[in-house]
Amino acid sequence: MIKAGIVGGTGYTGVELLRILAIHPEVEVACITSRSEAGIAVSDMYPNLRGYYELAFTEPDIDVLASCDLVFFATPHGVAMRMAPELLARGVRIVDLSADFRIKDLDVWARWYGMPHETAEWAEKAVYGLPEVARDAIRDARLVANPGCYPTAVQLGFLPLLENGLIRTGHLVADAKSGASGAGRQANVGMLHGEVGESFKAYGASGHRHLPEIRQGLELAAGGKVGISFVPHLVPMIRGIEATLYAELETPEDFDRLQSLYEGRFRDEPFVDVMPFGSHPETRSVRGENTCRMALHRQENSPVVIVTSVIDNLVKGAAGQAVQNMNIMFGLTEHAGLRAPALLP
Ligand SMILES: NC(=O)C1=CN([C@@H]2O[C@H](COP(=O)(O)OP(=O)(O)OC[C@H]3O[C@@H](n4cnc5c(N)ncnc54)[C@H](OP(=O)(O)O)[C@@H]3O)[C@@H](O)[C@H]2O)C=CC1
Ligand SMILES: CC(=O)N[C@@H](CCC(=O)OP(=O)(O)O)C(=O)O
Repeated sequence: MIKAGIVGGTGYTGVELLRILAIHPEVEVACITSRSEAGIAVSDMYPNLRGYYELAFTEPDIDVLASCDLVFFATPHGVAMRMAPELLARGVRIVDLSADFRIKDLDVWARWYGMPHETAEWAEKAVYGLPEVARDAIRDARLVANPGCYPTAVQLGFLPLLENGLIRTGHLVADAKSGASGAGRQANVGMLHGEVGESFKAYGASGHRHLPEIRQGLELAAGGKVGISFVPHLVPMIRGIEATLYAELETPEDFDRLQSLYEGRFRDEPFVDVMPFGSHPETRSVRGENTCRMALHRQENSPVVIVTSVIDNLVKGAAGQAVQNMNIMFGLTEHAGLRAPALLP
């Protein structure tokens, strides 16, 4: 059994890791931290986990964490950057769900995250953990930077177009919407039911911290500069992200082969589902599931290809993808612990 530790076990992504790992056949959660809930049993705080765990939350302790084979950081930005180097030096492998190691240009990172980066060495060595792009590098990685939720939905949707040089890359558009769990579990007036319910708004339209992460991934796929406008929206639901993506084809005749191109690109991917042309994937079709489900569209004779892409922000957008990365790192079946259909309705 792989011994796993979780730093930040009381947040939404931490408890989602616990839910997934509860049925993982090859992982034992040996330690789970929370400073505010230290001493409280996991099953007292989360009754859905009664009967699965006898653990209690503990204060983060490097020596205890160092006895694990792998540690997940499900903490706010800035925590993994400070704690990871010692664990890595002691041979522990890490999957970081925060953004600490996602961006290679540390000046860009510092600008968007409002603090200087403290470990350039590990930021350089970290592997950006989008399995559909970097599976081989993830296998051998000591430190995996788990992608952000919006960046997962947006990058997967654009990948085949960019990898094949089929679109004009000057001005892509990603119009994305998220449920409120994307903002985490900490108290925040803007996330109260009375503020989010029965309302809908864009936010971060002049710039969101996921923009540089998305651009980095798209440029890697394109092998050159990519311009993109990314606007996130908050919708009155709990889980789920829908991203509607727009790009202009260089050669509109290429429309005829797009569907088979997408199906071929993702045929061997266990967690990407390309629906028939013109379908409308819904967030509820992936609720609780580690899947990115997408479909292609065209309006009349337009040269613009539209891709609609949905994920569960807490699963393929966070904890599920983190477990997928762990499975790859330890040579396990990639879908171990992750095969369960979504909850409907
Ligand atoms: N919510 C989402 O959809 C997604 C979130 N993420 C990222 O995953 C990370 C966790 O997100 P989420 O679960 O929503 O966050 P929450 O705010 O809900 O939870 C944060 C957790 O970290 C712990 N924590 C906070 N500060 C520290 C610290 N200094 N040292 C150790 N532990 C700390 C908290 O417990 P305590 O304070 O008791 O120690 C809590 O358990 C974030 O970086 C987030 O951006 C990534 C993708 C999607
Ligand atoms: C609805 C909402 O507030 N979403 C969050 C993004 C989700 C997230 O946690 O971002 P990371 O993946 O980078 O950690 C936001 O816009 O800040």
